[in-house]
Amino acid sequence: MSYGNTFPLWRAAAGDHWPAYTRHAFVQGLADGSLPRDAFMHYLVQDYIFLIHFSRAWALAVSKADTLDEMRHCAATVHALLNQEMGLHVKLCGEAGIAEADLIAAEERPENLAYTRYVLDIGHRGDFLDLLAALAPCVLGYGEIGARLAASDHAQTYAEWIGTYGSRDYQDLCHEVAALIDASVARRIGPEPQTSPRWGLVCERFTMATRLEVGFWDMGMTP
Ligand SMILES: Cc1ncc(CO)c(N)n1
Repeated sequence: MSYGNTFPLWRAAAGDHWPAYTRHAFVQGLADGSLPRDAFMHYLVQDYIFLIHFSRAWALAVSKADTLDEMRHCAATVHALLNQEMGLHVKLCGEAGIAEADLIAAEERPENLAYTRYVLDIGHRGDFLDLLAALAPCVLGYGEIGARLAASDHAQTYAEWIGTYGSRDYQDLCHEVAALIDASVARRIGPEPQTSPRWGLVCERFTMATRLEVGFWDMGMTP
């Protein structure tokens, strides 16, 4: 299972960092239900804050885009994050007695801050493609995790989380983002991106964001 042509190359360039992210103990705990509830709630609260800043980064991509088509895709992703994905967090936290005002007021953990501000910094310094490379591990990594967990035996404990990222809606979003990345690479680097001097740097953006995802799961396991 994969998304587009560029993502598998970036994923391979990230080496062992990729499975460290997508097969992290936190993910295993979501699948078999062994993840402690307080770790999951702590993660969800932090992830709500993460999504606020991540939406800002996608909004920056709207501003960095070169074509109307790119703008529309990025604007649609901002919409999906703010009005769909964050709904999961509000609902699950609400069921646990955590109000949305408490989510907004929660203190951001440094591992969380490091990740989103890294992505925003890459976006500010670089061009649209640099920013997409830093955004990709988040969207497509959760797509990969959601699809894998939804397709295999999993406990009911975190089924709603698994169902969100394994859903057709989320998988469609992943395929759209992958197509956006492929078109962006073709437009900015050309038909043989791996021979370009830019390629290594773009792979570095992707790898660093992947490492920051591993740090995010680690943070999730230490409420
Ligand atoms: C940390 C993190 N990475 C990726 C996603 C998917 O949007 C998320 N919600 N949180």
